[in-house]
Amino acid sequence: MTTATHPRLEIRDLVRVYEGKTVVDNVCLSIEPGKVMCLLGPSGCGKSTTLRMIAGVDMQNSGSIYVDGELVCDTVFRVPPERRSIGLMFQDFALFPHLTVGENVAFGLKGSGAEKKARAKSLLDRVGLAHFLNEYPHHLSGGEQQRVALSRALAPRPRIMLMDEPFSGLDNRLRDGIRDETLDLLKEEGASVLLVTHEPEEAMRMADEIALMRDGKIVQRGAPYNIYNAPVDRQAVSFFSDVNILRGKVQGALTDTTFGQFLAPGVPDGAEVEIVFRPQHISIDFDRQGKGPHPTVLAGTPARGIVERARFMGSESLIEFRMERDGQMLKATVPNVFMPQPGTPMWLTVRRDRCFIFPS
Ligand SMILES: Nc1ncnc2c1ncn2[C@@H]1O[C@H](COP(=O)(O)OP(=O)(O)OP(=O)(O)O)[C@@H](O)[C@H]1O
Repeated sequence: MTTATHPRLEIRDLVRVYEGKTVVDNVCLSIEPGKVMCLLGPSGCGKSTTLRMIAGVDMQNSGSIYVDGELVCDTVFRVPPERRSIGLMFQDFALFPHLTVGENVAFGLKGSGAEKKARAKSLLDRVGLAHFLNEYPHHLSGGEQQRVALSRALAPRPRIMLMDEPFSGLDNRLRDGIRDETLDLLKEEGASVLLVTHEPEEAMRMADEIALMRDGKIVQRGAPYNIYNAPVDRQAVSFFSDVNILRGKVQGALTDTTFGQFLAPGVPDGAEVEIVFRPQHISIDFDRQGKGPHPTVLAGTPARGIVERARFMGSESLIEFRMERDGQMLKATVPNVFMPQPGTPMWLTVRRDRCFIFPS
């Protein structure tokens, strides 16, 4: 029975094995109506395979898929792809070259010719392409083709949209604008969206919720803010940005580092830990005759490093330091232009509230 309490899409314990290799490993996900979930992970981790099983063009070895609480597919029962109320959009847009833009958008629609034309026209109006109604796809730019593909996928009012790297074929300069427009249209149409991407910024920009995938498994799920600020392990931190890692041994729930002692509660004596932090969470101070800033609770103990290299990156500068105590290299970023000479001694402090401690 369908009730409002069911997620729009739910997949339970989905497994896919190819040639003896488990490429999707007990994946569970659920998406609420009108929400955008981004399935984020490196190339080859099993994202597209998951999408294909939900679309019904590939078959799982075990596990089940539900739409609005109704079983769509398990290992014995299977609703065909065209009856799942799922819209699909891929990286290459896959427009039909021999159909006009209007015919492409109307392609999957039911009803009279006039009704189909009206729906196609209203969507093309919405994306600012109504004047291309009778043109053929090859006359359109990449960005325009993307909007036609989106209109075509949304035309039958699918309950769920599956999008596989839908922006990766686009020019960098266009991409941000098109992402925002796409998100606006998806929200207006009210479809629940599962968007596959390997780009963290894209997931952060588009998602209500991110599901982080690695080696066939979902390793973490949460709002973009939580995934970024409460990562589950070191790989989850480094997937989103450059990181610095300090390594230490725990003694009495404390570990000693270049930046003083860090608490490692619950970690047994002798265990190795990694303290992971992003380059933007290092603060830099000038050396005043061998002295640096005073230690504070938030920033901990300062440590001296020697500038090895400084590079201007556009909106920020990246400075690499060799730490005096142990020779370890650390990266720091600061806004705007800051280009200290190699060999300059400087004092670094780390935002302790932005450090993550994981077992090695
Ligand atoms: N039809 C197939 N036969 C055999 N192996 C496959 C098949 N399809 C995918 N694989 C393998 O399954 C693994 C997951 O592939 P998948 O395309 O799902 O990953 P992905 O995360 O979407 O990566 P990408 O972003 O590169 O497409 C890969 O190792 C791939 O080689």
